[in-house]
Amino acid sequence: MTMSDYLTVEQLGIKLGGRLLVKDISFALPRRSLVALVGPNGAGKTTLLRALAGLVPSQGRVTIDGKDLAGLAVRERALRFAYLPQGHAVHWPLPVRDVVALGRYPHGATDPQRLGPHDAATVDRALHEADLIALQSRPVTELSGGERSRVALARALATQAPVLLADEPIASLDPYYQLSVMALLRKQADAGALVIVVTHDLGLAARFADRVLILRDGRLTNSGPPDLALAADALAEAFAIEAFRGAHEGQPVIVPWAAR
Ligand SMILES: Nc1ncnc2c1ncn2[C@@H]1O[C@H](COP(=O)(O)OP(=O)(O)OP(=O)(O)O)[C@@H](O)[C@H]1O
Repeated sequence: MTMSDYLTVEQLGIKLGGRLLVKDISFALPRRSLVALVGPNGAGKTTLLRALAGLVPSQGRVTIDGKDLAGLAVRERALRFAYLPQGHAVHWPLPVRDVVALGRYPHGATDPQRLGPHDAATVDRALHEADLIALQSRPVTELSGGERSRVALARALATQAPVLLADEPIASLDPYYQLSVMALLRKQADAGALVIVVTHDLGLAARFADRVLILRDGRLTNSGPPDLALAADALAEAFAIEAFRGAHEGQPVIVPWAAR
């Protein structure tokens, strides 16, 4: 751990339904960074993110900005962690803008219809960043899956939390929006956030992340810059795949090629 680390996790364990799903995980991450959390299906990525958001109980210690997470009130947590769940669904026909305004809830803006000027401006910015201005009055239930994913992202952005936990935010997006959303997450990181993004897209992880964490069977097996963490032997061990590796514009290119 260094002075610049903002989120620290020490010997984290998560037991649910009598099973130890996440085991003895430790890491320390600074702000101003984009971290890709990857690993096979069922490895525990969502469970780990949910524990960081305080949504499932865990053993071990998590600190944020030097404060023990366990000692933080729910609202304090909600101000520090924006959580974008996997397959986020809203079942009520609320206008897109109102759903995004829910991101201001931890700041005390409990009525999306009566936002103060700062909250309204923040919601506008999040709508703009997620390319939703044209859709802002539409009922969210009438949007496509990809459009709804962007609404969920905008809601998380509207919280303006220092840590953004995003669970597969690009899974249902077309290539244009996959790249746009990863670039937007990169921009959040460059502006000072710690962004942890769960993804199965190793190519985009390599292209955009500062650091990659590989989770396998509930354990952290690799952690480091993308070209090292996603080295050929790591991909073989964690995913049982071979990948094409190259470089473009000075960045690593990884294309999963064959199941072994
Ligand atoms: N509430 C729960 N009770 C018991 N087991 C659970 C619970 N939630 C998840 N699991 C199990 O924990 C394991 C890890 O699940 P998790 O959703 O964290 O994996 P993941 O790495 O996000 O997978 P995927 O890539 O498929 O989304 C799975 O075997 C899952 O069945």
